[in-house]
Amino acid sequence: MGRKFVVGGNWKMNGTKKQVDEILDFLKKGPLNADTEVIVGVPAVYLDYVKCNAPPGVEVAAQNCYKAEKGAFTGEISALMLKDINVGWVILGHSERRQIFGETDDLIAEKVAFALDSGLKVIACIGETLQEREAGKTEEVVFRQIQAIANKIKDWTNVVIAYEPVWAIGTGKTATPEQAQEVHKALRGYICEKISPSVAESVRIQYGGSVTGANCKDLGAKPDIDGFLVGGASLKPEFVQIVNARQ
Ligand SMILES: O=C(CO)COP(=O)(O)O
Repeated sequence: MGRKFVVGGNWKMNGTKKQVDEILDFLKKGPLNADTEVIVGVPAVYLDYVKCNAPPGVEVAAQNCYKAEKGAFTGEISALMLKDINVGWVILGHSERRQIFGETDDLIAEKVAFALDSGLKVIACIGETLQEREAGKTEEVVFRQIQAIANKIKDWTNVVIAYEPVWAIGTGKTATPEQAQEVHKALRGYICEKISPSVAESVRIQYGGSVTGANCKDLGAKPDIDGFLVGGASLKPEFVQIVNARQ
């Protein structure tokens, strides 16, 4: 299996300059497994600072960007601006963007397509709510979310998918390795059938939702889990352990 393990830290709307420096300190201290790709998702105001001060090998992602180059979109940032400060990645479609800010499957797919066309790499997030899971709709929901993106893009080389069940985000309620593996495997099956077998083989699917130093090894041992997208624990030194989950 040739997929490189990829661990992202999504800081969300957290951090002061002091905290950012503390995070950079533990990233510098590491040691971080050189076989794992590490990406930190930073609030927009700190992107330039973190880009300039992150240790070698730690890549930087924005947590959102709009689907236009520039213009009258007050409060938004563009892919071009991210490129301008050498930020290479963007997280799109996070469940908090979907739920709190009303982003739809279609808007997210347009953003993914625009970011890729602009030369950014994308972590595209999908995942079901508790209500959807309890109604037996997990696969239906994540397939729909993936298909919306597939309708708008052709090349998946620069896309990482993050499966983040909404009920596991920030709740301390992690999906079991078996639950996560089941969805990751189903996603790969769907991609194989509806997109292509080679994309199914090569695309990396991260798990996100209450990943910690304590549970990362068991999750990371599953064959279809290619890394993590970490919220709360990415603000703490424990993040180093998560980066090193698969040795
Ligand atoms: O939303 C997440 C990462 O994008 C997960 O957040 P937590 O790790 O805090 O549950």
